[in-house]
Amino acid sequence: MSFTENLRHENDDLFQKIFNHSFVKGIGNGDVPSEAVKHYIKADFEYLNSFIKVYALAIVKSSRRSDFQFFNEQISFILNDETHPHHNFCQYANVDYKSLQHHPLPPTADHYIKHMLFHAQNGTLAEIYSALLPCPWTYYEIALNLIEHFNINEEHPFYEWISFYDRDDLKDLILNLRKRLDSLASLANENEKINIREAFRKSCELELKFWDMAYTCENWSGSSEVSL
Ligand SMILES: Cc1ncc(C[n+]2csc(CCO)c2C)c(N)n1
Repeated sequence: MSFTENLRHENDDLFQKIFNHSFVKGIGNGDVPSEAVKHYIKADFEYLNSFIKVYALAIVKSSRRSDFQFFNEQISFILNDETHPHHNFCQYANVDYKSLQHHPLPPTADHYIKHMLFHAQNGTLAEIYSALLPCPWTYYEIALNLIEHFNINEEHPFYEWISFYDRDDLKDLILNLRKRLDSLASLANENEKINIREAFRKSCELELKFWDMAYTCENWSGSSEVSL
């Protein structure tokens, strides 16, 4: 078993919890409370902004042109393509996208992005790859799972969201990330490997909690719009 196959295997409990989460099943049923969808977009817009910064920090830690190119492509992907699933959610919730932008991150999204920035700033390149891999990996498998268990056709309210994540270039992205992480992990010592595995598991856990945060409209207890 490769290093990343093993990561997927040892975190299968969290992947299954994600597939069974009420928000994710609601996407399959075409029925998610609009407030939860809006809460998700508000947090995800800012999450993606921070994700771009993680890629930028990964460039600083890289020394190969192929790594520069890869992270550069991913920044463009987030800026230009990751807006499509948000538009699908906005259409469903009947809300203007602009009104959901530039809101402070709720606690879980704040935790998730600080976890990624921690590894981006303090960790090795392998740790960064590992912290960011669950993001595309869980979404790709969510899409596969929904297609397998629900009747998804062009009339489905989340057809665009699901089709966006069930795409070959996302599968290629995951394979690329895995190949690079497998190769970096083969050079890592045992202590580094522990950090890499921990970064991956925490990101899986925070992916699960991100769905929960949206579904329960989680917020800071003092105010819903704390200025941070
Ligand atoms: C919380 C959260 N996790 C994953 C994604 C999906 N996603 C975000 S960036 C990206 C491409 C990575 O280069 C993918 C697949 C999301 N939108 N929000």
